[in-house]
Amino acid sequence: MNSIVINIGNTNIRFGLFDDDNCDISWVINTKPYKTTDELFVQILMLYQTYKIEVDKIDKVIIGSVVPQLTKVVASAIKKIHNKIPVIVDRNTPSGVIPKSKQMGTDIYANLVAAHNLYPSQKKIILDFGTALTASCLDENGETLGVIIAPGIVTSLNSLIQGTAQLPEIELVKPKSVLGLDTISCMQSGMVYGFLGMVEGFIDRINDEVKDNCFVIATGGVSHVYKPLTDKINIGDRLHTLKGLYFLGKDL
Ligand SMILES: Nc1ncnc2c1ncn2[C@@H]1O[C@H](COP(=O)(O)OP(=O)(O)O)[C@@H](O)[C@H]1O
Ligand SMILES: CC(C)(COP(=O)(O)O)[C@@H](O)C(=O)NCCC(=O)O
Ligand SMILES: [K+]
Repeated sequence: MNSIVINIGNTNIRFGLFDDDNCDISWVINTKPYKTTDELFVQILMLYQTYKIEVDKIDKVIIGSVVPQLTKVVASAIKKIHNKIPVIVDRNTPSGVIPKSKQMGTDIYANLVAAHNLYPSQKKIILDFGTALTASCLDENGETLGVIIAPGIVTSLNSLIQGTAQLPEIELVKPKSVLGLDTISCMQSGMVYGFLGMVEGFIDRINDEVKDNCFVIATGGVSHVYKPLTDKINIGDRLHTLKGLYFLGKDL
């Protein structure tokens, strides 16, 4: 079975082509500025051409969103292209994971679902380095233990740049040393080691609270910058959230 899975985030809309449980191809478009159904229709079709997606070979389209304003617009564009109604999944979609908390973004729920399916029989933490930086934790039975929501790394950096007269845009890379002697290195240290400390602190505090040593998965935007800098993250997978949405929608 071939499925297209779509994750509508606050910064990016990620698409994945799944051949049964495997995601072979994935691509991303910007969330902003918000587009109309017609604009998305054209943009999605062009990307299908680029990635040689044949519309009549797609059996199902699954959508998860944390941007309610866009959910219907994307669904309408998909309906126009595929002549099929897409499956929209959210925290009310049944799975082996009990969402437990009364509010939960679809991407956080999908992160829990993917972890439950892919890494069974241990407690897990999923870190999502997106517009927001989130950490979520579940146990070996699929019970949600809790979630942390913090400002995303690029979100914080942009706010720092906008709020200051003399701080420039920087590339988010590890500086040569923790102590910098020029503005760019100083900022890189703050962004890289500051958030690395936050992430490592989350992991340690969660492990203390749940009295276990959780398996840690990192996904989302800038996870590739932080994964190599710590041995507290066991695995990096930029497709993790899409996989969760796929598990939620594949049998609907
Ligand atoms: N390949 C990349 N390299 C560097 N930064 C990236 C990359 N992809 C995304 N980002 C940054 O990560 C953030 C978005 O991450 P993403 O997980 O797509 O967010 P969301 O799910 O909130 O839309 C943005 O700040 C963006 O600038
Ligand atoms: C926390 C989030 C903003 C993260 O969104 P993202 O960074 O992936 O765009 C999103 O999951 C959301 O809007 N959640 C609703 C509130 C909650 O999860 O409790
Ligand atoms: K995300």
